[in-house]
Amino acid sequence: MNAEELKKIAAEKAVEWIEDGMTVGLGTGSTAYWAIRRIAERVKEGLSIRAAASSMRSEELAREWGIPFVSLDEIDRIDLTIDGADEVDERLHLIKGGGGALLREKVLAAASDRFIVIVDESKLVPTLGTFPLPVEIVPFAERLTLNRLRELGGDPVIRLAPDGQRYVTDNGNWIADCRFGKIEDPASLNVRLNQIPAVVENGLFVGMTSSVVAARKDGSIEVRSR
Ligand SMILES: O=C(CO)[C@H](O)[C@H](O)COP(=O)(O)O
Repeated sequence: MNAEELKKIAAEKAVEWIEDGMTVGLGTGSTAYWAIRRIAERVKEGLSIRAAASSMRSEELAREWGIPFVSLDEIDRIDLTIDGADEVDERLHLIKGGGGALLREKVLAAASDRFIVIVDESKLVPTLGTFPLPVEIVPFAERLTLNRLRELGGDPVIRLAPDGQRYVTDNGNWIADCRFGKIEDPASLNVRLNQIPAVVENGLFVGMTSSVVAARKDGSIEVRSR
């Protein structure tokens, strides 16, 4: 199976866990896209849910495809969120934010009773850190902030949009993609990064994952749960 088919079958497996009456969190990215699409099909078939989104793009998809939508200001908890990831380690810690939505994704994950991660097997790694870690920073004192990220060993590069301008997140911030090498202690790095005043959030999701649904190249699905 090709990568797109693997994303689709992982997403569709996770969507089976959605039940009537749930408040569902919608992730962001090319794998989450397939989950949103399948949720929309199930809504057309009669599933009764409401959904909150982790990005403007996912909100647009939900509205376009007729998924009943709620803003985060209208709810206290999310039953189940389904989202992709850039890397998943053996303890189910994640790097996220390749699509730039890490802050809202972390807000949803933290508010969710179950946080389900959908990936193809290429995202499974023994140790995080091959994928550059996205760090969302405010557009103020860039030089000082990048210096602080360098002091932590991050080798930061400001992300650019296709037009060559700085990539701007849904929250009006910038992303510094940081190469730390192998991240042996993601919990500690997560805390140290978020202690930098101009860092809004970073893409390390430590201890947040309930289950990972991984699609293998042969089309089989592996579910790992904490
Ligand atoms: O964290 C994310 C967006 O901020 C995505 O979930 C992550 O980048 C994976 O994306 P894709 O499913 O397109 O590979």
